[in-house]
Amino acid sequence: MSDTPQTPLLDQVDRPADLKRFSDAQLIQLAGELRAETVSAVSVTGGHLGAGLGVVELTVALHAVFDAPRDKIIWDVSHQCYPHKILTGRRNRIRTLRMKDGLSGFTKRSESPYDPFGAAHSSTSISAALGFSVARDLGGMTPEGLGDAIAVIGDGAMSAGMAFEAMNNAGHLNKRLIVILNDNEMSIAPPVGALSSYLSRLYAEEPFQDFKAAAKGAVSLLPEPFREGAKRAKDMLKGLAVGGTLFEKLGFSYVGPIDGHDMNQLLPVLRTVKARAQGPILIHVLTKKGKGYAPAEQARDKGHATAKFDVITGKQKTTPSNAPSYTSVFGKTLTQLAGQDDRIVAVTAAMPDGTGLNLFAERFPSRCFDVGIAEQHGVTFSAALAAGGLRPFCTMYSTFLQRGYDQVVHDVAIQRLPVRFAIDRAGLVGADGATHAGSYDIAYLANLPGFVVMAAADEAELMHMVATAAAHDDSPIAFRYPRGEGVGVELPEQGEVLAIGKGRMIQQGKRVALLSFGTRLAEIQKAAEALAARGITPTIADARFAKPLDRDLILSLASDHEALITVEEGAVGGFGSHVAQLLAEEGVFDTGLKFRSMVLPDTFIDQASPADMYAVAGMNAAQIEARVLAVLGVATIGEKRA
Ligand SMILES: Cc1ncc(C[n+]2csc(CCOP(=O)(O)OP(=O)(O)O)c2C)c(N)n1
Ligand SMILES: CC(=O)[C@@H](O)[C@H](O)COP(=O)(O)O
Ligand SMILES: [Mg+2]
Repeated sequence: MSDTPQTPLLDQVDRPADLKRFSDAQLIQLAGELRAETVSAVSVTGGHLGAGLGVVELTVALHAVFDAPRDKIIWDVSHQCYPHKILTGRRNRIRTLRMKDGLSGFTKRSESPYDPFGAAHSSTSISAALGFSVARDLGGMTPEGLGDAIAVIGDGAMSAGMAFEAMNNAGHLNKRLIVILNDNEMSIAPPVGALSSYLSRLYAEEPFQDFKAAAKGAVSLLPEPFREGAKRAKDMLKGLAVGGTLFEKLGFSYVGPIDGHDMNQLLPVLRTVKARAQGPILIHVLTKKGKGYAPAEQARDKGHATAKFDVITGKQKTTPSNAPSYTSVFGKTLTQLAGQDDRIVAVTAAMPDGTGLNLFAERFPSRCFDVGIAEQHGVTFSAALAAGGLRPFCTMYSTFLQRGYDQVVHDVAIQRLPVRFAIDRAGLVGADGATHAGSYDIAYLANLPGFVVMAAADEAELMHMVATAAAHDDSPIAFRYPRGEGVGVELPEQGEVLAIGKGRMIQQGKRVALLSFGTRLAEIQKAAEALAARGITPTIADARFAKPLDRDLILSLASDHEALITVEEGAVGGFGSHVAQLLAEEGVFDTGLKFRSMVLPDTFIDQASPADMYAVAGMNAAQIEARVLAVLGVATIGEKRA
């Protein structure tokens, strides 16, 4: 052996084509280096670690065998894409992941030609890959060419209806399409559901790959190392009736399961599939989430998401919080109420920890339902729970509830069923960026007849809203609250039931009224302090409800002030629009009221800290102050009139 230190192979990779020069042994070495680089990068940025570590070998193998960007590698959810980013020309920016002006934590078309399809919500990859396959076969083209389409989808993501809709269609169209099922027996939490049990059974019966391929007479599809075993299996299978996997029933050829950390299995299988696949084929790959980094492997969530951390110890660098998170306040309040009312049940779509329902589930396991990544089903299921006399809390992130919108309209609202929607991650969420922003729920719920829509201004208000929702049996009701910690207000023993459609006055002032809906209230109060220094004392009110509106409050604010400004953490079409509609209907604009509505801008805001994202949106304290000054015509140097 030479003593000269060798240049790491990773330093020789600018783009995936560079991998073609490496031997299989070198690819194995490269995978080791890629894993270390991924850990190092995430240690300084924080982010999704475990999923990426689990697909290091798969990422290397895919890029070594296929020809991206001509071939389209589509990562489902794409929280596992960091190793892919490192190999596709973005290593020099990998330590900017999820930061302002940095790399997105997900695949993004505008970021790289190696990201043919953006994602972040789950279970879209097979549909996308099928679309590329059909486009290819119908003569479509992309600037990079158009070859194979490969979807890499996790066992969690595979549980969603959309994945099955896509497989159903793919089996029918029978186009050449490659789906890699990355089965690590984990979602964010341990996966639940019949599909998960089915997948476990699939590989409990080793050597399954031999039996299935043999049963289908597909021995020749298998790479050399498997053929002998397959032949033996075929002999053994003589006379046995083999039903085929679910995937085969849907029209896919099935290969697997194979060890997704063994390049000596991955490379030959992928090469064979590339050379020979004709219709849709599913390769079942077994991996370990967090693979190769002990702190991730040992973590309860297998390192799904992490703060910055020390690489040696794995210890995360979190800042101590001054207040409880909204999520935990919700979880505790609901658990407390459920102790007093056994009709309360809770539904989560694969996010028990993220929504705080883990607390509820510990105490009331039989009343908490993790439906898997299945928001549509979760909503309709909740509707029927309500119809059956229970008090369901359908608990979802604002952004993921979007997927269940037709169910919200058709199954809940039209039937006026009292589903309680607990909507977490309302507003701008930070590092996950535009895909995860909870921007639209106010608009998409408040326009539904009969819906009650609330937003908590602080964590005590959230407690009141949970109690209000629990007590409300007349119609659907929703309350929203943001990601992260509360403002640190004192918490009551119990939430109190609020009067539906009634806001509250925070501060009586003059000339201008600021009407808040949600947690911008704290920024409004900061703005008011700055305004006080200029001799302006605004009136401040917390609307609490976007629907029904507090008409009396709003009309009196309008008649008693020169200007009225609404502020909300949501896109246009929400609270401010409803207030404007009321003012218009009541002829208030004819009286000369200056009305302004501060909403999220008509643009998708990239990842940054929530404060930076709200600065881009123009909704931080200084910007609220500037808006007040402008509407009152108080000249300040360098500021535009509102
Ligand atoms: C529609 C939707 N619902 C929920 C989520 C939140 N989410 C992100 S990753 C994930 C688990 C995915 O599990 P799996 O596909 O098995 O990937 P793994 O992390 O195990 O690699 C969930 C629930 C999401 N991104 N999209
Ligand atoms: C990839 C994904 O969708 C989730 O992991 C999400 O990033 C979780 O967000 P929170 O950190 O806000 O729970
Ligand atoms: Mg998984």
